[in-house]
Amino acid sequence: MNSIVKIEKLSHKYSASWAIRDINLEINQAGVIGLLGSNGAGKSTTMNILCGVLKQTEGKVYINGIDMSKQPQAAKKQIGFLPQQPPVYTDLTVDEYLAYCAALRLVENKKIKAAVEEAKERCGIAHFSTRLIRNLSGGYRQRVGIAQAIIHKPALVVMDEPTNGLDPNQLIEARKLIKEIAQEHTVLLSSHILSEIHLLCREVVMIESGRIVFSDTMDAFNNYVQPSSVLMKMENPPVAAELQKVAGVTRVEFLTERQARIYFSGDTDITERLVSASVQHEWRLREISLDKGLLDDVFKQLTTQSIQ
Ligand SMILES: Nc1ncnc2c1ncn2[C@@H]1O[C@H](COP(=O)(O)OP(=O)(O)OP(=O)(O)O)[C@@H](O)[C@H]1O
Repeated sequence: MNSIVKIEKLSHKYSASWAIRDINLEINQAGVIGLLGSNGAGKSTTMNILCGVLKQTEGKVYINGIDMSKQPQAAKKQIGFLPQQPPVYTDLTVDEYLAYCAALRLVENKKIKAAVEEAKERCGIAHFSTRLIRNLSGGYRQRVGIAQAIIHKPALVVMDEPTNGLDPNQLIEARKLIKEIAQEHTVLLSSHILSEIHLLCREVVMIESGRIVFSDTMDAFNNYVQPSSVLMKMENPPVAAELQKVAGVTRVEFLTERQARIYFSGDTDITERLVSASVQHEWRLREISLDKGLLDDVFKQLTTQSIQ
C-alpha cells in the first residue's frame, strides 16, 4: 500500500541560502501530525512544496504514491490546503464560496451541491449558508477555510498554523473540529507552539534551521523529555535554603508564597526525599508533581541539542 505522504531528501534554496535541507518524512495513517518549529524554521516552505505551490530545488514528494512533480494535478486532488490566512472571498456567501472551491477542486458539477452541504455540516456552518463571509467572526471564517480544504475529500489536509489568532473559545472549537476531521483524513498542521502540538497531535515532526530534529509519536516525545523539576505546594513552606538541603536539589524558585518549583539533577526518587523531608520538618505538603519542564525551555533544549 502507498504511504499517504512520502517526502524524500527534500531541499529548497531561495536565491542564495537553503531554507530546508534533506527532509525525509513518511505518513501512513489518519490522525493529526504536527510540524513544529520556530519562526523561519522551514515549515511553510515544506508545506508549500508538499501542496504543489512551490517547486523544490531537490528531492521528491509523493501523495498517495503519486509523484507531485510528474503528475501535479492528480497529486493535488489528494490534498486540501488551509494557508495561514483562510483564503476566503469575503464578498461571497458561504454557499457561493464553497461551490466555487468545489468546482476549482474538480468536483463533478452534479456532485457540487452535495459536497457543499456535507462540508458545511462537518464544519458546523450549515446555519450560515447564505451569510456573506465578511459578516462572519474570525472563528467561523476559519471553519469556512477548513470546509474548503475538505470539500473534495482529500486524503491529506495541510493546515499552516490553523489556530493562530483565534480567541480562547474559538481555539477550543477549532481544535475539536480539527480532531474530528482527522478521524477520516490525515491532517498535517504546523505550529510554533509546543503546547498546541501537545494537545492536538498523535505524532510530531520538529524542524529547526531547515532540518528535521525529531520525528516520532507524541508518547515517544513525552518519554524523551525527562522531567527536571518538581512542583510542590505546602501550607507551611520553609525558606529556599532548607529545601536546597535535600539531596539532589540544585535550585529552588518560589512561584507563589506556597508553591515552589524545585530543580534537581539525577534520579526521580527526589519526590520521595522531598515528601520525607516535608513530614520531618512539618512543611504540610499539599501537592507534589514531577514537572515536565516549561515546554518552551524543553523545545529550545531539544532543538539546540539536535543541531549540535
Ligand atoms: N520567498 C522567500 N525568499 C527568500 N527567503 C525566503 C522566502 N520564504 C522564506 N524564506 C526564508 O526561508 C526560511 C524558512 O522560511 P519559512 O517561511 O519556510 O519558515 P516557517 O517555519 O514557516 O516560519 P514562519 O512560522 O515564520 O512562517 C527562512 O529563513 C525565511 O527567511
